[in-house]
Amino acid sequence: MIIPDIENTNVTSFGRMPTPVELHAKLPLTDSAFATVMKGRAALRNIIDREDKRLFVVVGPCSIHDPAAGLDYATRLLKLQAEVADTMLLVMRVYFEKPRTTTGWKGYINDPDMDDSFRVDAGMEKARRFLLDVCEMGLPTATEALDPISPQYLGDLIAWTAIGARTTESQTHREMASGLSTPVGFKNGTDGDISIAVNAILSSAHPHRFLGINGEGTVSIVRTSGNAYGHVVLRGGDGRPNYDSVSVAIAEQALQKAGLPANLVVDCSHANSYKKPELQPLVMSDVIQQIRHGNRSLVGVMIESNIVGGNQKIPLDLSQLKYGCSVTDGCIDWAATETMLRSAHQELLQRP
Ligand SMILES: O=C[C@H](O)[C@H](O)COP(=O)(O)O
Ligand SMILES: C=C(OP(=O)(O)O)C(=O)O
Repeated sequence: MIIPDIENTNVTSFGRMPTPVELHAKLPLTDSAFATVMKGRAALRNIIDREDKRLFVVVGPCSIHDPAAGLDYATRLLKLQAEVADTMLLVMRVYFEKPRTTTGWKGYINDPDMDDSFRVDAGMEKARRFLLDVCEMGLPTATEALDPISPQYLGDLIAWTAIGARTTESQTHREMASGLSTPVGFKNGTDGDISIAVNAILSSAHPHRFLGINGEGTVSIVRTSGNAYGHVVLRGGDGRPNYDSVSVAIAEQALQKAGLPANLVVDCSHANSYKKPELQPLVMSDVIQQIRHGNRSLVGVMIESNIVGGNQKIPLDLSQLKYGCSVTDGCIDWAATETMLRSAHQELLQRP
């Protein structure tokens, strides 16, 4: 018996999505991309384990919306990596999924054409193509895992994962993180609360059982073994930064109290720079000074950077889009990025 209007009453349709296996067959992992991902993940684990003294730097656009500009950015970053390789591991921010405070463009996977056509299938394919291109160049990638199904499509091309400020407290995201193949940075909450990130590390280090899909797209009971490489990302909150040495010491104490190793990443953007992208170099410089004065808990930083600084609204006529400029949060431009990373490199050469 079919009872009308009792379920899915607010769902307008279901569209078929290719399975992860189908997309992998179309865009298979290549040998060079495999090598980049494995090397990137190993270097990140070594940094977190203090077997590699370098700082990891997750740097790149707030979001990817134009793959040509994204690859242009990756080419520049790769060149800079060669210059600073003694002191820093550069990992490109390749963010396709944007968590919104209320509404807005939710990223390249959700709406690749930026015209509310929401061609999620095309978006996923374009995202995988872009990640493959970046990895084949030899640059490891970092992303925010927002949709719990996406890692089945893209996870083999990612070296570092963030769980965002809006989802660190979510059980679904902690379960997902427990099965991810990369180190995972949990942001503090938008209100500045770091305890949710500490709890997320504890939760995701444990095995979980939850609903998900497998590569064939079959709804599955996913069983995970737990992720041993969770760490905190300090992003400031409630309008206040938390990258200063006192906030860092408070975060170290919270981790110690929870029996966790003191591994911290500072996001130079968001509330740490009052959402003023041009202040990011000041945050970075403070972090570098803390390290030079002997801090051992700061293992990484995050920077929102693009070819052109600032940001732009998505225009109705997409031909009016400014090349290499963010359509989400504001970024520092490429020249400022180079200056910032070169100066950090010089300072870090003199760390104790
Ligand atoms: O970094 C990205 C944004 O800060 C985040 O997605 C929230 O954006 P919104 O507040 O503009 O929605
Ligand atoms: C959304 C982001 O950050 P947060 O979760 O810290 O707001 C981001 O880095 O794109």
